[in-house]
Amino acid sequence: MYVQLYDTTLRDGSQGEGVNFSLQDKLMITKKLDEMGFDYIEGGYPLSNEKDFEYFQKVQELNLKHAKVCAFGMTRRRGVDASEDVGMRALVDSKAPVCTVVGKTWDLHVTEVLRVDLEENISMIRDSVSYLVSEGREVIYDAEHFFDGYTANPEYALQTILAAQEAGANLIVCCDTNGGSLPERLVRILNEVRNKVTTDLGIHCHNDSDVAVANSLAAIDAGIVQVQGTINGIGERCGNADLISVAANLALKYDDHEVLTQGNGISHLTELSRYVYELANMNFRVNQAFVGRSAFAHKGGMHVHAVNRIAHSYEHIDPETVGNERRILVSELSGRSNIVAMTTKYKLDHDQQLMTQILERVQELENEGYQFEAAEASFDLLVKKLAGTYEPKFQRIHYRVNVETAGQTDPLTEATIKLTIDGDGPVRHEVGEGDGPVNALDTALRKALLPTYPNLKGMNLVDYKVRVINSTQGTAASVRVVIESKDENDVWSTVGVSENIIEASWLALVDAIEYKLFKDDGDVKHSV
Ligand SMILES: CC(=O)SCCNC(=O)CCNC(=O)[C@H](O)C(C)(C)COP(=O)(O)OP(=O)(O)OC[C@H]1O[C@@H](n2cnc3c(N)ncnc32)[C@H](O)[C@@H]1OP(=O)(O)O
Ligand SMILES: CC(=O)C(=O)O
Repeated sequence: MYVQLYDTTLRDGSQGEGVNFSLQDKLMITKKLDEMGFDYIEGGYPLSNEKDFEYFQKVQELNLKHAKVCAFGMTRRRGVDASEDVGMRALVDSKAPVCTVVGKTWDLHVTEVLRVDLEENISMIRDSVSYLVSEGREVIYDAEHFFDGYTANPEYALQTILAAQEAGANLIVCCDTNGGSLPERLVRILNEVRNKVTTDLGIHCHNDSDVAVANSLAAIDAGIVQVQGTINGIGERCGNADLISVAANLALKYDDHEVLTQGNGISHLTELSRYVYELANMNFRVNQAFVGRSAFAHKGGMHVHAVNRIAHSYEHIDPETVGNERRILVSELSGRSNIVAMTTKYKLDHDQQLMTQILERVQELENEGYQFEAAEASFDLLVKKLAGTYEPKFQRIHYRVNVETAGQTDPLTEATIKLTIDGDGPVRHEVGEGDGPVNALDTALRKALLPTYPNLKGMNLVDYKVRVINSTQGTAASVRVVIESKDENDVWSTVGVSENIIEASWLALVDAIEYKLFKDDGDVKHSV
């Protein structure tokens, strides 16, 4: 059976705290979802604001291949003719081929929130749906608070959706608006309802009980034809059902269900997830099922040992089927298998003694506060050092960092560096200024190294993180600095640990620069 996916990232997703898509973001996401084969895209609420109204004008120029664009709104206001209601007019004026109308199911909401009588609410539903049908639109009726309403007053809840059915709704969507339902209740109610309505049913779950995806899958087993949700599960409060997980589960775990067959869907889910995070200006959730960076990251030594032999021994699917990748991490929890996996590219695995030596050194350093799983470039340099193939690219004689405050101006930071490139060679002595100590050190170091290593011009620091790793010791505690660097081809991370934040930064900085130079010489192989 084909299951329709209805994406409401641009409407319900926008109701998530901190989410605000620009008009351009909305159009770009629409295009992406269409390419992936999503069936319905709820673009926004045209009555709500100018941006959403304009979206529906602009989206007509996109020439979508498959997806139908839906405009969202509520039933007509109390006591107003549907044809004169501003919300109804906004839906019609949006020119969207599909209108999705939300109406009240729960008698509590009708009498205490809307403050209309039960009959008027039924009329509001019937009038709104039939008006939009008469305007030639496909109408999806979202029955808000369906499961809570049905539990409180099943007869009335049923009357509301029968009104939508009689008025010509194409689909009735049962919404778990407060996200409080568990699968057992949801399926029981859907089974009861399915015997009493002839219109196709859909499901719209919120994640307040952390089971929105499980509820959506259970609803499919109970015969619904459409799942509504958002990319990455963003949305009001705890969010909506994550369509990434819904789609991946349906495509990969069921023999008799299909999704996203009209596009390049499943194998691009990881890319889609990250695209939406980027446009929403949100951090990726590393442990997100299927598409997170850690979704197939193996850390425990016993796991890595098994994965090296049979990948699926610790993986529920092949990561590539959703566009993700397997990663092996090194840490104090590693066994020799992790080290073997991480050094395969250097073909050192025949040297069991070296493997053990690397493992012991990683464990020692992690005990001091290093963390190699986020600094694979420093790990590669460590391997080189222990394998005896490391020749330093320069030797530090000393550095000095000065921070000066004068009057009301911002502090001035200056770093001086003294080094030699090859031991006996001439001493280079350079000064650099910067916004802070690390920036000043980086500037001075580059000045000293650039005449010999001009390729450092193409390298930049892109991120700098500091963490206190033994906070019980106050200012004497160690700090861990992780630096992310990039050039035109790669991004890599390095780590330094010291009781002195400048020295920790220096160690991470030196690793970053040496890694770049070894990489360009082909002496380390980039795989981060
Ligand atoms: C479950 C959901 O996610 S539904 C979607 C929720 N999304 C949003 O609210 C985001 C967009 N909303 C908005 O931009 C605004 O709330 C608007 C434009 C829709 C309405 O704004 P306002 O007219 O200022 O009303 P306000 O938001 O304060 O209150 C909602 C009004 O709609 C009424 N209303 C709520 N649901 C319905 C409904 N299903 N049918 C008819 N009227 C409804 C309420 O009774 C209230 O009207 P009242 O003050 O006359 O009692
Ligand atoms: C329609 C909707 O967003 C809800 O009921 O949650």
